[in-house]
Amino acid sequence: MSIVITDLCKSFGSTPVLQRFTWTVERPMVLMGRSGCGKTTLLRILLGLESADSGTVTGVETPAAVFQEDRLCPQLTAAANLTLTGHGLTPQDAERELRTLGFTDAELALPAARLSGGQKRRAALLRALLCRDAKTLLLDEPFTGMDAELVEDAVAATKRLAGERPTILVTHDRTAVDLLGWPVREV
Ligand SMILES: Nc1ncnc2c1ncn2[C@@H]1O[C@H](COP(=O)(O)OP(=O)(O)OP(=O)(O)O)[C@@H](O)[C@H]1O
Repeated sequence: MSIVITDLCKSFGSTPVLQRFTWTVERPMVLMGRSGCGKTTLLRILLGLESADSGTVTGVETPAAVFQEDRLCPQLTAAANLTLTGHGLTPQDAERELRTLGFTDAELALPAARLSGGQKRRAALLRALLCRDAKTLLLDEPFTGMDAELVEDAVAATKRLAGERPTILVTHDRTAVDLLGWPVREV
């Protein structure tokens, strides 16, 4: 199964953002491009959150996403956020994965509302990656707010858990791109 994007066009008012954008994503890939070139807009169209003006998209079945915003349930712990969407994921497994991305006992006990920006981002990334039922992954700037060491751990978790699923990962982080080793598409 692949994500197949054909001749996608999107304008906001008179400003074209995507112009006949065509891309087939058969496995994990990185999407890069200057700020404002339409990367988030593309992912939002793939998720059905925005409509395209023309063109077609197929193959985005049961996606899991890291949105531009973290979208965690603020009153739940990070692990509870993960088990909410990860079918069959035990709280113990969720906590073990969070620990691999640096979560301490104290942080595991906090509601998401009280986590730092980088901690929320790590939880949002693991939530998407641990949706085993998801057939495709759409990850918008998943490493935001992480220092170099954490990016290394987050990249390792991303490679391990994404597997061979068709994945679009948007990032500006060249170090992360080098560590991922995934093919890069420039918009
Ligand atoms: N709902 C909207 N209404 C009007 N303009 C919008 C809307 N959403 C996005 N845009 C514009 O479309 C362009 C592309 O935005 P988008 O967020 O897709 O860029 P991006 O490549 O993800 O940027 P960045 O790398 O900075 O996150 C920008 O100029 C933005 O201002």
